[in-house]
Amino acid sequence: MIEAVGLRKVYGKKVAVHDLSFTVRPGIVTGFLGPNGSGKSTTMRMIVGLDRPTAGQVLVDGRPFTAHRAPLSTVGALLDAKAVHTGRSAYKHLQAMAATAGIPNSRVDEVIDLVGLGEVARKRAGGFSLGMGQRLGIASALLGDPSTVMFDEPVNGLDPDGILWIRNLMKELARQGRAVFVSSHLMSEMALTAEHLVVIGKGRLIADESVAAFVDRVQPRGVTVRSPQPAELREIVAAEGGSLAVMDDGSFDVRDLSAERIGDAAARRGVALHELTTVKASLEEAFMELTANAVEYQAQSAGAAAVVVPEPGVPGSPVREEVAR
Ligand SMILES: Nc1ncnc2c1ncn2[C@@H]1O[C@H](COP(=O)(O)OP(=O)(O)OP(=O)(O)O)[C@@H](O)[C@H]1O
Repeated sequence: MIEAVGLRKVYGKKVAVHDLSFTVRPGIVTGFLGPNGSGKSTTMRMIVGLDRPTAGQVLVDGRPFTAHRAPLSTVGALLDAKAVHTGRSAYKHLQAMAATAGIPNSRVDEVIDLVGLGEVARKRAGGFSLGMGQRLGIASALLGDPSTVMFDEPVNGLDPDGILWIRNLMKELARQGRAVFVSSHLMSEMALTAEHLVVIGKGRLIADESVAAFVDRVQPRGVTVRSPQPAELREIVAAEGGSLAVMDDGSFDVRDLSAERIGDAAARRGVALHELTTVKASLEEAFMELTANAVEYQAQSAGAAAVVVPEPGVPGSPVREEVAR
């Protein structure tokens, strides 16, 4: 478990982390999100004592990380996957780490099996692919059987198999009761992996809540409606002041009206509805909206990536039909 209380880090004149408080609980995967330069790596380094907070503190299982007698059993961290001694084999690397920490060699064999490096464990780690290096970094992090694991951008540069493997591993580590804290800028990946989110922008806390609660903070994208009485549905949407687009599959994408309002109006007029679904924002859309003012380094064409413009004639792209209000 990680508890940050009033954490602050100043580099010269730059305040990298401002008064940050959050908790990473055991048994779930907590995603750590923030635009580039928002202070994620700085925060992670402070958690494992690689950076000293300017103010505030961060505790792991109730104590500062550096006060733990068996640090490898407290936090297993993958902060820089490339930071492995390249001349040694994976086995020798893990054996050296284990020897320093008083961990038996049998655990080295266990973690090698766990990360699937059995066949290459005696080869020089310098010749490893990115995915193999990542597995070795994870094996090192798990060597001490830690109660908390922390991974900084673990799926960066991995192929789909590697990404799937890491996703399942995170979930399994959480299921075993560990606190799992993972940073990523890949929102779709986080939506599939994390249950809880800590979101920061310019070093300040934006959210410490479930993925569902975070997504619910932004307006739903619209309501999908299916009806065998399309003409009547158009009239209802017009009368209630909404707008409507016909989708390729024959459903309607209704905007500016809640599902309740559409359903109630349809019921009053005796119009049958076969589907009435509120379309929530994706995690990516919620993130873009809620961190819009907290982007440290914006591209020249700022915002361009956030806006999806429907293209006429493109399959799946709605043709919006504004209904008179
Ligand atoms: N050693 C340092 N000296 C000076 N400034 C630093 C140092 N480390 C980080 N910073 C600054 O602190 C801010 C936060 O950086 P940090 O690397 O923690 O962000 P991040 O969220 O991990 O970013 P990214 O997603 O790009 O890795 C940035 O403005 C960065 O330039």
